[in-house]
Amino acid sequence: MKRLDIRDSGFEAEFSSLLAAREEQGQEVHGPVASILAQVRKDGDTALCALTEKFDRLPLSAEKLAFTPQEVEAARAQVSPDLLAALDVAATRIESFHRAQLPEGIRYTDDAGMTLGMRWIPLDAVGLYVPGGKAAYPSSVLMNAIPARVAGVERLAMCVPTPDGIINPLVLAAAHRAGVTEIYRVGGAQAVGAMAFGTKTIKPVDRIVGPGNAYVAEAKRQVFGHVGIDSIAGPSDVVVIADSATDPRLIALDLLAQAEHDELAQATLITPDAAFADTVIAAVETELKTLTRTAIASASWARNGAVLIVRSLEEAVTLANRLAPEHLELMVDDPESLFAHVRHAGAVFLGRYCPEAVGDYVGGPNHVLPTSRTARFASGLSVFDFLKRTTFLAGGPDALRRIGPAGVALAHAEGLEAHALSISARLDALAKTTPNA
Ligand SMILES: NC(=O)c1ccc[n+]([C@@H]2O[C@H](COP(=O)([O-])OP(=O)(O)OC[C@H]3O[C@@H](n4cnc5c(N)ncnc54)[C@H](O)[C@@H]3O)[C@@H](O)[C@H]2O)c1
Ligand SMILES: N[C@H](CO)Cc1c[nH]c[nH+]1
Ligand SMILES: [Zn+2]
Repeated sequence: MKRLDIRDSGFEAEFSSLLAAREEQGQEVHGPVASILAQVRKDGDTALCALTEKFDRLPLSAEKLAFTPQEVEAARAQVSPDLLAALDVAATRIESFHRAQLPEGIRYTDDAGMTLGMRWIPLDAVGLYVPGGKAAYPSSVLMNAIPARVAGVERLAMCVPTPDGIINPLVLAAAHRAGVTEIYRVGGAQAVGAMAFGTKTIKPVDRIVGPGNAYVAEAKRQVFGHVGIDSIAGPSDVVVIADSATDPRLIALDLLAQAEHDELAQATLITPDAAFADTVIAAVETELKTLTRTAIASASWARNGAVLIVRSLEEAVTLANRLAPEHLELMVDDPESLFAHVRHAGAVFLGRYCPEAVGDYVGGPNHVLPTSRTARFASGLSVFDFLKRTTFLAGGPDALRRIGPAGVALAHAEGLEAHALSISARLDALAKTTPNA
């Protein structure tokens, strides 16, 4: 863990190395991922089975790649009614937030007489990656699948790793709740490769979405162009801005809620109060002793944890914008006034009673968010990831007479004779048939 004070002379250099470390996550897996993708592309199901045995310790044949409806039903039957009810609370809230996102198309007739517009059309087939190496993520099933369903995507194919052949039944119950019926027990880069290139069993999709570890994030990066992807949602990160009026234990728990995801996860506190910073650091050490996932959380905190002491809350926001975190918590008296200055964050949590973990499960907005500082240019998963835009233009003779000549002039200027003729030949025909009409 790094404890840095902005008043110290070495701060800027240390902070720059923090920024660089965030972007470097996963770069070292570029080669192994390229090789896995090449194997899947060449050997299809055979490669999938071999790689699943290698990385998830699950011997598999092609016939067993997909979960059967009976397996899904049996898993659902194992889940307690209370847990199914909690899943339903989450699913209902996620659905209503994403339904509110559905955009209207555009259609209008302009003063030249042209009707112009834009239609939103759902993608045909989408691949949903649900992580499952170090933890099971039923919540990520809902976050992936519900927006896709709301957008109107017809085919949803879901891949989830089952380390040692074990699947958390709630993952399959969540898939059932979200209406996903095509589910494969494959994870990592090989799952991304299968959904991108297709195999005998897994038909290719048009876009792959969802979070995952460094291998998954890198695989999505490498198949981009062949298929679409949402954003890079790799190892999680959080920045918490807190003042000394906040309970230090709660801040420690918020930091650890991110650290327990992955050794590569990053948790950062920014505060104007040095004594408070030290109390939080002590609270993190205390809480680490009691967590079930101590090994992962300790490694993340030791390797990537950071506590930054600043002169003011405004300065805290400036640093947070430079970090462009996946999650930003504003644990202060007046979060709205700070929020006004936030420019780069995947999702922002305002107020002491709105921790990031609420957003992970039951808030409503998506928890699949841009990591590794990509919040500078990317956004969290939404219905827009499952829709595309088609523009349209409709016009008759009058409109062509009004705007055609400018098009002809520009086509000549570009030296594109057929373009010019395509318009001018129509103008000539109009002049002959309906002179001055
Ligand atoms: N940003 C988000 O929205 C979000 C949401 C949930 C989880 N997450 C992140 O997702 C990640 C989940 O990671 P996970 O590991 O638990 O599950 P995962 O499903 O992402 O990865 C497991 C797979 O990684 C592959 N793998 C592991 N070691 C490998 C190796 N040495 N070589 C090649 N492939 C290997 C295996 O194929 C395995 O099936 C965490 O980093 C967590 O922070 C992010
Ligand atoms: N914090 C993760 C990335 O947004 C999402 C998650 C799922 N379950 C728990 N947390
Ligand atoms: Zn989380």
